[in-house]
Amino acid sequence: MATMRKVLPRRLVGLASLRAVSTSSVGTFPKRVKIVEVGARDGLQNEKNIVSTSTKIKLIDMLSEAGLPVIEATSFVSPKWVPQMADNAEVLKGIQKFPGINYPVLTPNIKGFQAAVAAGAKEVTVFGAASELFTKKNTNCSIDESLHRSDEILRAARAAGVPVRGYVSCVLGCPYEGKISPAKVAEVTKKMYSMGCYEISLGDTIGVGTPGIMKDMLSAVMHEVPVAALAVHCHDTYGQALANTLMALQMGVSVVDSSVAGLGGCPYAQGASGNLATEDLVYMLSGLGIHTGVNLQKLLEAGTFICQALNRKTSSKVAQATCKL
Ligand SMILES: CC(C)(COP(=O)([O-])OP(=O)([O-])OC[C@H]1O[C@@H](n2cnc3c(N)ncnc32)[C@H](O)[C@@H]1OP(=O)([O-])[O-])[C@@H](O)C(=O)NCCC(=O)NCCSC(=O)C[C@@](C)(O)CC(=O)[O-]
Repeated sequence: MATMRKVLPRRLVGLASLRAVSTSSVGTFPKRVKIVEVGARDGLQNEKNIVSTSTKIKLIDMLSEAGLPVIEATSFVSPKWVPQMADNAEVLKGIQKFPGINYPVLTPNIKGFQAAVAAGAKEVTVFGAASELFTKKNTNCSIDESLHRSDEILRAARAAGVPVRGYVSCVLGCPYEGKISPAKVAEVTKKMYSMGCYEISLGDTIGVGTPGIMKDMLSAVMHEVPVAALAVHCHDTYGQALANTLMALQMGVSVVDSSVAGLGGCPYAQGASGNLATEDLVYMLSGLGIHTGVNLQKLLEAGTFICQALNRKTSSKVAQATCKL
């Protein structure tokens, strides 16, 4: 019943979450977690209506104010494929660059890499998948060809002194192929790591995974790639993102992607919905006593801003709970 619902005032959010649980009772976790905020890219690439450049810039500036250490700013992909990211250079040039914060951008090929660097990118991200059909739908090529494109970017990036992050999509399931074997995920991740990606984010692109599947997949990948070089990127389509992330943390992963207000989805992954909401991730980590450096209050304000701009409801449970005052 609505009247019985316990609502936490926003100013109490931090304290309440710190009281929530003692870490000693739930296992071993990293002391510190790096959050990679992907809302401005993963979130806004999927919006039906084109979001204005000034709104994107304001969102990223608010996320910087909230203390997110990494904010994926945009993507330098083909505007014919993803028109929502066509203003990539304007966004990257327009945002305030806070000292100590990285603003990586997605690059699918050498053309995108060159455009990104020309616009001032100091870090880029390459992306591939553990599914042939998804790779074809998303980037119009095979897995091998996609790795070849990434390798070309990595060589150019090395020469230019630009660090490269990687994504492997469909690690817990594919909208076109269904089940994906952990061995295939491990194979593609190992190749990206060997090519020089300093960190590889494992994406449950359509949010179908459950913690047991996450555990099996990570076990296979961790045989090939050090856990310190792995991140997880969970979509919340089936409400499993926080549970899957918790499993990854228990296995030693200390880098987690998430999206303010739970924005997100991939235009080339049918059924993909939003990412794990950053607000919910920060709340959980805070409750576990894990340091993130993120100011939850300011993060909530960024979430409110973008939801008002998009005229949509937040998918963050924490934002929903604290907004009901
Ligand atoms: C890879 C391509 C370009 C191949 O697309 P294509 O059509 O095969 O490429 P092409 O080389 O034939 O080029 C076609 C046109 O695009 C132009 N072009 C070519 N490259 C670029 C570029 N970089 N920037 C700007 N323009 C570009 C190129 O110049 C040409 O222009 P035209 O001659 O027709 O005027 C295309 O498939 C593409 O852009 N795909 C990106 C799709 C995408 O962004 N998907 C979402 C990101 S992945 C994701 O969300 C998952 C993730 C990362 O979040 C993790 C998870 O959840 O799992």
